[in-house]
Amino acid sequence: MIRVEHLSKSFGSLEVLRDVSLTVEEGERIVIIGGSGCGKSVFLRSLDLLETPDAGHIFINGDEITAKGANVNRIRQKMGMVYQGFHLFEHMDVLDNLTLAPIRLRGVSRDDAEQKAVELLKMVSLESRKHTMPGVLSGGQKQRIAIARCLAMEPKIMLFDEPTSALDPTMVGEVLATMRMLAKRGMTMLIVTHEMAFAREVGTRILYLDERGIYEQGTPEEIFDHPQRPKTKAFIQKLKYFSQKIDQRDFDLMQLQGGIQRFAEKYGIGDKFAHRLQLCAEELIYEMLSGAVAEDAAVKLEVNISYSEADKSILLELTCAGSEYDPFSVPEDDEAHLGVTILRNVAREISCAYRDGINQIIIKL
Ligand SMILES: Nc1ncnc2c1ncn2[C@@H]1O[C@H](COP(=O)(O)OP(=O)(O)OP(=O)(O)O)[C@@H](O)[C@H]1O
Repeated sequence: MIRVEHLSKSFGSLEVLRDVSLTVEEGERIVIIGGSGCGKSVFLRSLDLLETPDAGHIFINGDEITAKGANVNRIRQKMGMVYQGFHLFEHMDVLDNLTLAPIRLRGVSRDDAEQKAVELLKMVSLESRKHTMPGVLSGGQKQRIAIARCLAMEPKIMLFDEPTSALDPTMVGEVLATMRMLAKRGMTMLIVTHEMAFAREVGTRILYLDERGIYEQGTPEEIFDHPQRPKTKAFIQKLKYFSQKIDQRDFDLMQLQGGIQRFAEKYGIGDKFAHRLQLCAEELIYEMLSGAVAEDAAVKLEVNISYSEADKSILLELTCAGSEYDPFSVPEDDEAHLGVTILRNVAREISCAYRDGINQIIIKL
């Protein structure tokens, strides 16, 4: 379906991709992951020449889109591209958004285009919105429309460039569900995403980009559970790791909770666990601030969370500079320490240590 040969791309002195080659077979679902700025979007956008490669050849379903004199528009029609920012035509209703390209570019009759559009809207459960203007739709609905609009052109390949990253977390699920449905239907897909749980579930092959190219690739199990190369290992390890320093009593609790929520979402830790984790972190921080840190002392606290794939356990570690304090030394059900009672109830294991002026509490959930 796709063959990329020796693709290179720089922006001025910034070399983003060097000599990248890739072959994608029909029905494969390639998920592209990697750190920020490693070139995931540039690679994806190069496939339909939204970025012009400096060197290399790209073949889409047998046609070379990079060939001199190639009919780029015709080759592009084999691919649907879904962007972070939807890119709907805001001045047209949903139905017109879906029918415009098939009528104009493929010469489909209006009746046929509308019939097909309605089928697709049914598929993304938005048939009732066909005469709605995009402006009044939610982000999740806009993205489902954007996907349906691509499908109206009957592409052979769908490219997704971080389709959920502009969405409110409550809307990510509906878009991922739509993509899952496409995957089930056998669509060839290339997906750039930071949603690792989704990548693992839907991808048939994961590409990890680093050092200006495909640094490592393999099945989801190979990449997420047994990465071979050092940078892949470090990237995967970091995904399973959350860390935040706290240096004042009135720290931003919302920010911490948001960070934990994101961590949980990215790694597919269920909501129940995520809420427990937030609760434990909050209770433990306040307990340590009141028990170990003197009123006028500097606050030096760190929250570390790691996720173990092996036994699906989560370790919450809190280090806190100050005097020795073991929050679990208080009697059970002490009303002044309700937070401790909560922690005891939800923890699988608890351990406390004090060394060199630092308390270390570890809670296994
Ligand atoms: N049009 C452009 N002009 C100059 N530099 C660009 C341009 N587009 C991308 N870059 C740079 O190329 C590099 C790769 O960008 P790209 O958008 O592919 O990253 P990414 O891996 O998708 O990152 P993220 O996960 O943060 O979206 C970045 O350093 C980016 O700043």
